[in-house]
Amino acid sequence: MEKRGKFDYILLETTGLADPGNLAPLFWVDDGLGSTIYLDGIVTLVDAKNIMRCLSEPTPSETQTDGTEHAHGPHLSTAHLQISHADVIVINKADLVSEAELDQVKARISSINALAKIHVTEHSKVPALEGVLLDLHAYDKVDADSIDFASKGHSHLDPAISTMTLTLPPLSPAQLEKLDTFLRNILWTRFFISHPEAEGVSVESAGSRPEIHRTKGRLVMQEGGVKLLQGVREVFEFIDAADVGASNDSSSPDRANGKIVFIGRNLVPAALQKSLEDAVLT
Ligand SMILES: Nc1nc2c(ncn2[C@@H]2O[C@H](COP(=O)(O)OP(=O)(O)OP(=O)(O)O)[C@@H](O)[C@H]2O)c(=O)[nH]1
Repeated sequence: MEKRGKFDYILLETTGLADPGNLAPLFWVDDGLGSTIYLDGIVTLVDAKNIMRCLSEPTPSETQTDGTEHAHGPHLSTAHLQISHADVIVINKADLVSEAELDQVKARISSINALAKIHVTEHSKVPALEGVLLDLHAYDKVDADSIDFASKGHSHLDPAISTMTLTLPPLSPAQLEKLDTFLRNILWTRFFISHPEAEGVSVESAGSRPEIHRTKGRLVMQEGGVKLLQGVREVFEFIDAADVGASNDSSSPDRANGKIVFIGRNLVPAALQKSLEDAVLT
């Protein structure tokens, strides 16, 4: 890329087969590295007419070489991967489906990714570029409203991927360290979480480990202040809310405790919550 001056934006259009989870960590670089390129956000364009069918097509890796599908776990399609990593989802071709079908599409997409902002369009006409498709700052800000929205409890319409929220009381610095270790364990080594009493389901007995695609959180500190948590696949960081000009306001009851939102596969909320509390609060 030999060009004098700077680019305003680089728009990378991946093919229909791309998994953004492989690309995002490469571009989401540390400020300390002084890179002039940063990842602004991932936009996924969904075709309202075809998305339900796409969500039922397994990715090539889900299908074994003999053509049979993996024995356990619901199918994960490329569409699931593209929706689960998205910061913005544009549902296009809305004119080609009925209102009821559109509602079903929206509900299914929100059940996979409750953090993403959804725009419904015809001929992909969005109201503006700034703030809708560009200048999203999806990786350097954590919007408390979107965390609150994601934690409101959405239906689990999609068997393959879901959004779930964990809560934590205000943390001491030592507990934040423990949370860091917990996240490294779950995101890097994907340890089994096995609490058979939790919801009567053991993740281990299901033969599957949690696979987390996206992590966002807002953590309230005992000594005051708020830490924000950002993650994509195994890469994550804590950011001081004050450093990014985000609200530190924890006065509303909804924001008095910390919240961590995970989007991923094989997530058993009660088991994860217990495991988090055992790791951080004891
Ligand atoms: N009715 C209707 N047609 C649309 C809309 N958006 C795009 N089209 C038409 O759909 C046809 C295919 O366009 P797209 O689906 O955008 O094709 P594409 O994204 O370039 O194709 P792929 O990259 O292969 O997915 C074209 O004739 C478009 O004019 C829409 O909102 N409503």
